[in-house]
Amino acid sequence: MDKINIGIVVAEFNYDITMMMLQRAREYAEFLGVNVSRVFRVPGTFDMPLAIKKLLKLDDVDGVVTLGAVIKGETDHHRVIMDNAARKITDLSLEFEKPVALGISGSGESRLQAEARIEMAKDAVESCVKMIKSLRDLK
Ligand SMILES: Nc1c(NC[C@H](O)[C@H](O)[C@H](O)CO)[nH]c(=O)[nH]c1=O
Ligand SMILES: CC(=O)[C@@H](O)COP(=O)(O)O
Repeated sequence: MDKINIGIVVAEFNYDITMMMLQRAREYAEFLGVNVSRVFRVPGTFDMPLAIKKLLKLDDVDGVVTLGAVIKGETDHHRVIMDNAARKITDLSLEFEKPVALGISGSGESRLQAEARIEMAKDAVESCVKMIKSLRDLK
């Protein structure tokens, strides 16, 4: 089987947490023997869709893993950020016929809850790679 290449889009917002998510994602990709061909840093989760689209167009990206943490503020703003990102992630995956895994915790979580969910990064890499393999099996 050809080498699997994944791209990672990571939010710099709450970077103390997303940096650890990025590290965990890299570690797990290495464990699986998967190459992380691209890492695209964006300011926040809301800004992810364009970065995802750019990566999905590349031949050395078989799928994309998104990493972020959408923590509750004083208003419901976090819902707008997460709902939009989740919807566009699904739309882009369907448009480009490549998996895009949701490794964004929240929304509406506390900082403590976000820290407890760093492992979502590993789960997202796992899902992305499983989908890439299943899609290759279909061909
Ligand atoms: N509050 C969080 C954000 N907010 C920033 C937005 O995602 C975006 O960068 C801004 O609106 C400019 O377009 N992002 C997160 O990833 N997590 C948050 O908790
Ligand atoms: C979710 C956010 O972007 C956040 O920083 C906004 O917080 P608030 O709901 O207090 O305006």
